[in-house]
Amino acid sequence: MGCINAKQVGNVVAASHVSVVHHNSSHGLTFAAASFPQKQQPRSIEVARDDEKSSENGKTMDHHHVKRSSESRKSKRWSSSRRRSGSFSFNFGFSHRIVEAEQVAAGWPAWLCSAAGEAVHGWVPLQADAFEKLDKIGQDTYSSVFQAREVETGRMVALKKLQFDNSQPDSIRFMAREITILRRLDHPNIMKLEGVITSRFSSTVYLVFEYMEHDLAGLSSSPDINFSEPQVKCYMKQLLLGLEHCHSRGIMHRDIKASNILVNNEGTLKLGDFGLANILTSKNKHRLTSRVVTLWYRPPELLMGSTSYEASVDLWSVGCVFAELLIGKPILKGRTEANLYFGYAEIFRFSHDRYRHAYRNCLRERCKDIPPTALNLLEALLSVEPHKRGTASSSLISEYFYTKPHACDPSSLPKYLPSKEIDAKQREELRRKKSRSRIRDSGVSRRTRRSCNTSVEAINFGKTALKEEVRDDTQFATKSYGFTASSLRGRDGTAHRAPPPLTGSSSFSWAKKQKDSTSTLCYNRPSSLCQPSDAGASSFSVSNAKIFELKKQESQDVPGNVYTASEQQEQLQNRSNRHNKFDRSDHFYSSVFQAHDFSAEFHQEDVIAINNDMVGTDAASVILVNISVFFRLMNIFYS
Ligand SMILES: Nc1ncnc2c1ncn2[C@@H]1O[C@H](COP(=O)(O)OP(=O)(O)OP(=O)(O)O)[C@@H](O)[C@H]1O
Repeated sequence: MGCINAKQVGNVVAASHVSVVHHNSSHGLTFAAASFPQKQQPRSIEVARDDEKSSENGKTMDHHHVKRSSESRKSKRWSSSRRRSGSFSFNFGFSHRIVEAEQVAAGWPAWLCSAAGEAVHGWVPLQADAFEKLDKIGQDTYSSVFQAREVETGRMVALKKLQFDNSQPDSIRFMAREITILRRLDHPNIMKLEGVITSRFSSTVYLVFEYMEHDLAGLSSSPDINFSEPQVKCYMKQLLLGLEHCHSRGIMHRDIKASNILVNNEGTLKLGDFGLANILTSKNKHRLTSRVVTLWYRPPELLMGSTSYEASVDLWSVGCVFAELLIGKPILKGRTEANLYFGYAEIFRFSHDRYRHAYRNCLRERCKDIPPTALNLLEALLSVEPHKRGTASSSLISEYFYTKPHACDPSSLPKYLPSKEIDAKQREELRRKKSRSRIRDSGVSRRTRRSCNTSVEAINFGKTALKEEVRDDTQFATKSYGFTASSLRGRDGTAHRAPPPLTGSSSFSWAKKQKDSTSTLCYNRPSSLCQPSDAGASSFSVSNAKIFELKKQESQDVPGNVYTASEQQEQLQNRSNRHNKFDRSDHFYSSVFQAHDFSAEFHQEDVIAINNDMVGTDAASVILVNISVFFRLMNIFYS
C-alpha cells in the first residue's frame, strides 16, 4: 500500500517548474519528480473530462475508498483534501508528467499511469496480500471474479480480475473506463468500487467490491425459488433506482441482465458490471457501437445496428429482467440474432399491410397471468420505439409501484442459499450431461450436431462480414445491414486464436491464468470441414418454437452471456488486430468477447429440439420469415 507524503499539489496553480518529493514507505522508495517542464494542456481523455464535471458538481467519487491501514488513511486524507479544494490537477493544466510521477510513487504501475492515470487519480493501490483468495464465483467474457477475504478484517469481498493487454494503451484505457465510470457512481443500488489492487510491478488489475451472495440469474433460475409480487416489486424498485442514478450521471450501462444484478443477504440489490458502460456525451452520441448488451436483453434498435441510441436501451433490458422475474425465465432467448427476430415477432405481431408502425404488442395476450399494472409497465419497457419506454424515473412512478401488494422491504426478503449465475450454469451443465448420456444411449449421431453448427453459421445473416463491420464501427460512419453475399459466406476459419495470456508477470501468486478459450465449434474450422446439413431443416441452434414459452419449464437454459456466433467469431478474429482498429470513445466491445468460452452453447438436445420443431418446415421459408421480420423492424425504425 502506498503511503505518500506529498505536497498539496492539487489546488496550486502551477508554476512553470515544480519540485515534488514523494516517499513511498511500503516500497522503500523515495521518488523525486523535480523540475518537470510544465504543460499547460495536459493530455486528457473523454472520461477525464467527465470526471471533472462530476467533481465540479461536488460529487465525491471515492469517499468509500477502503480504509486498509494507516498508510492508506494518510493517502486518503491526501486525496480527499485535494478534492475538497475542488481541485483536479488535470483541471488546472498541471503537468501530466508530474501527476504520472505522483501516481507511480503512490504504487501504481507506470503503464497504467501513462495510459489512463485519470482513472486512478487520487487513489492508492491496494495490495494483493491484503486479501486471501477463495473461490472463483464468476467467469465471463473478459474477467474472472473471485470471492476473497480481507486478511485484516475477515470481511468478504469480490475481486474482479480484469483482462487486458498492458502493452496497448488503448486496451488499458478501455479497462480503465470501467474504473472511471464506477467512481462516478455513488448509490446504494449500484455496486461500489472499493479499491483497485495492483502494484508498480504488476501487470494485473483487480477491482475490489463488497461481496454479494446472489445474482438475479442464480435466484430466478433456481428451481426452489418463486418470487412473490411484493418481492418482484422490491427488486424492480431497487433496480430502477440504481439505473435512475446511472442515467442522471449520463451513464448508459449497456449490459443490464439478470447475472449483472447482485443481491446480498440483506435483500439489497446492486447493479454491477460496468464493463460495457459508457458516458453519453454530445461527442459520442451518434457514434456508439451497436454490439453491446447480451443478446437476450438486447433491444431491437441495437439488433438493427443502430449507432445512435440513448439510455432507453437500458430500459428495454430492464423490461427483459422484469419479465424474467415475473415468469421465471428469460423472455427472449435466442442463440442467434435470427432466433431473436422470432422472439420479437412473437411479442410484436406484424400486420401484413404496409403502413408504418403496423404492428401490435402481443404481450397482453401472452401474459394473461401477470397483473395488469405489471403488464402496463412491461409493455412500456418492451416498446419497439425507444421513446415509448419512458425513463427509469417515469417507471418508478408507474401505477405498478402504487398498487397493492406493495413492494416488500428488502430486509424482509427470504434468506436464500448463495445463488449465482455460475451455480445456475453448473446446474444446467449437470442437466445437459444427463441429457447427453440419454441421447448417446438413444443413438443420435454426431453428424447431426455438426450439421446444426454449420447451419447456424450460414444463417447468421444479420450482420455484414467481419471486416466490414470493424471498419464501419471504427469509422462510425455507416450503418450496415448485411444481406450481402459476403455476409452469407462461410467463414474461412483463419485467425481464430485463443485469447493470449496476459502479458508480463503477475505479482499475484494466486492469480490464475485465463484458460484457453478457443472455440471447439465448427466455425473455428475451415469452412470446408463444415458439412452441409443432412437434416436440411436444422437451420437454428435452438428451438424457435420454444423461445417464447412463458411458463417455467423444467429444462431451463442457463441465463447469462449469450452472444451471437458471428459476434463471438468476430471477437476472436479481432484479437490480433483490435488495437489497430480501436476507437477509445466506444469500442470496448472489441476486447470484450474474446475470453468467452462458448463451446458449451451448442448441445445435442438442442439439435433434437430443432429437428422436432422443424419437422415439416422448409428451411428456405424459415429464412424468408426472418428476412421479413427483419425488414419490418427496419421499417419501424427508419421509415
Ligand atoms: N460483488 C460481487 N459479489 C459477488 N459476486 C459477484 C460480484 N460481482 C460479480 N459477481 C459474480 O461474478 C459474475 C460475473 O461478474 P461481472 O458481470 O462483473 O463480470 P463480467 O466478466 O463482466 O461478466 P459478463 O461478461 O457476464 O457481464 C456475476 O454474474 C456474479 O455472479
